[in-house]
Amino acid sequence: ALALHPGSVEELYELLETLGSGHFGVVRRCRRRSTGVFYAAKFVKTRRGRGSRRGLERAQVEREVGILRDLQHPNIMRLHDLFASKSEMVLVLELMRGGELFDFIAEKEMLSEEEAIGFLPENIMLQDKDVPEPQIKIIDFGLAQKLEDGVAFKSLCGTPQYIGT
Ligand SMILES: Nc1ncnc2c1ncn2[C@@H]1O[C@H](COP(=O)(O)OP(=O)(O)OP(=O)(O)O)[C@@H](O)[C@H]1O
Repeated sequence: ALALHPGSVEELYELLETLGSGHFGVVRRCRRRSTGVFYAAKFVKTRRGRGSRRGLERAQVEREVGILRDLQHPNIMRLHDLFASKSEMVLVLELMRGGELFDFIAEKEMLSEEEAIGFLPENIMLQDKDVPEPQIKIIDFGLAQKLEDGVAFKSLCGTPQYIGT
């Protein structure tokens, strides 16, 4: 099981440049001080109180993290470490060096950009750059649901633009 570290992320990792940003925070390259290995640190702002508008509900972040923590698959980005303070959670993730699948395919000029936008998921990244067949990994579980054996799952879920009528 992955333990939540009591200290700050900077005690164990050197924080480097920003790799990207999402709706709720930034992702920075980082280096584990003890080993020199590089990772991606994802900072997610969490809501302080019921009234506050900024940040994500803590429980929602914990749900996403819990799902990621239980998954070990060559095509799923690994979660290596986890830190939490009152106002944010920091996920230390496997570093994806190859950029997004979207850009990789767009550069190939095999699909028009419009076609690509129509059906390409944004949450898939390439592990390496400049290799002929890079490994792809799923990086986001914000909408994921955990199914239990023998329990029927009934729910409407997904990104609104992608739900059919
Ligand atoms: N493991 C990683 N390695 C390298 N870059 C990453 C990694 N994870 C995320 N990034 C970069 O950071 C950006 C934001 O990450 P992510 O999509 O996980 O954030 P988010 O807040 O969940 O965004 P959104 O909710 O908008 O999808 C990505 O588009 C990507 O460029």
